[in-house]
Amino acid sequence: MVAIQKLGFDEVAKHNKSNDCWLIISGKVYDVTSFMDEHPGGVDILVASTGKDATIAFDDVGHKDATRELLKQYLVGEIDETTLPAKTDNTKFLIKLFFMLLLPICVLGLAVGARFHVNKE
Ligand code: HEM
Repeated sequence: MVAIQKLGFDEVAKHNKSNDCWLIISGKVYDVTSFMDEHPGGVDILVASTGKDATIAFDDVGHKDATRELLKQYLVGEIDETTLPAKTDNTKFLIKLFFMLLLPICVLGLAVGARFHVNKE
């Protein structure tokens, strides 16, 4: 079996033109330069999908299963995941926000509760 080469994000991101277009999809890197003019979705959308992880964009379009097969012939390597720019993790942000709001509410609740307790005595 031939080992598949690992490519760094910066190297892959350089191929960002209609005559030199590499895409990152599901951890793999594809050189789709020769396919550009045939793409039913157009050239511009492919160029706009360079320099980033295009997995979600590719999946969102609902490409057919046969298209995934088509991809194989354009494979040039796999992306070194450690070189990918960090994505903003929405879940982590929401958890943080939740606790940031929850904490003052708890403190306020305790303060009101303590006051109520003191007044009763
Ligand atoms: C390696 C990359 C890609 C290949 C080989 C490819 C190939 C294809 C093929 C064969 C079709 C028609 C059949 C189908 O829907 O599955 C298609 C349609 C389409 N593709 Fe891609 N695609 C690629 C990447 C992308 C990306 C990254 C986007 C968008 C961000 C995109 C957007 C679209 C759109 C919008 C259509 C629908 C066009 C229409 O029906 O009017 N494609 N693509």
